[in-house]
Amino acid sequence: MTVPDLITAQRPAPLETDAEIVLAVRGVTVGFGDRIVLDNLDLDIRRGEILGFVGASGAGKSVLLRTVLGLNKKRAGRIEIFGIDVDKATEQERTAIDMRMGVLFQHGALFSALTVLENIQVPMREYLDLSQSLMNELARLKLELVGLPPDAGTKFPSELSGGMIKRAALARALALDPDIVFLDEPTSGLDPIGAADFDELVGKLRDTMGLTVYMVTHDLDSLFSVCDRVAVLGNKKVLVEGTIQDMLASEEPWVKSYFRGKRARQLDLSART
Ligand SMILES: Nc1ncnc2c1ncn2[C@@H]1O[C@H](COP(=O)(O)OP(=O)(O)OP(=O)(O)O)[C@@H](O)[C@H]1O
Repeated sequence: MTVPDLITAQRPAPLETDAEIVLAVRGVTVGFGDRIVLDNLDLDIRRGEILGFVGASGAGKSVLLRTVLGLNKKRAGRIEIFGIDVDKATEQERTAIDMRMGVLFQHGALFSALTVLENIQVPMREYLDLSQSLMNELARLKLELVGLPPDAGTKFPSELSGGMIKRAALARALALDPDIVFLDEPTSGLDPIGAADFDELVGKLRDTMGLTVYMVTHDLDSLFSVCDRVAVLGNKKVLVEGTIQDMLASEEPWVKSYFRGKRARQLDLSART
């Protein structure tokens, strides 16, 4: 049995993984105290696509991400992941769903007291029953997958550059061979070349592994270079969604100033589409 097969064998229950819509958010409302942050929001993510999720600072992008991951409570609505309503999922289904989702939190969020290899093994320890030598082998494969040299594995996060931290965090998000990864501002803090390399890596992973990617980002370059579709959060809902061409054609004021404003013109983005 190959190492990836071992992971599959240890998943608790078969899921309806051929669902075309990997994530369906329907009528979701989230608030804190008397403040509503998301109101009756709908969003779909299709299998194998890279969705860029944008919106003004404080619009609620992280709140939606945390709600999808089950870290924030919603007041209304339904969230289906791999065709399963998470509120109705059995414990076994919930575990299977969690195993098929990888997350890269903003700033990487690696454990500082653990080496890179140990960080990548955290989800394996939590969900799988593998020998240490198998986990080492698996973690080394993940390092290679994200383009990190083997010696990065024995380093601590404080010894890595910003770009290497993002890659290590991505390797951890990929530890269990997920179907979907959630990336929260993955290129923030990277220089343009590091950011472009990271985008290229994400595109390659989608192409080779059929990964579905939900990417919260402020990075116009990422949106133009690697995202298949963009969803814009505003007024507590998804205001507009579509391709980059749809964004460039939109007359919605925030979308227009974001995609056709001064910053976009400086990047001369429209010339690249
Ligand atoms: N646990 C919480 N309790 C109270 N308010 C919260 C909580 N989490 C988020 N908020 C509020 O919800 C709003 C949306 O925050 P969120 O972090 O989702 O914005 P964002 O779109 O991700 O912004 P940014 O692009 O700056 O990261 C903010 O006003 C924030 O203060």
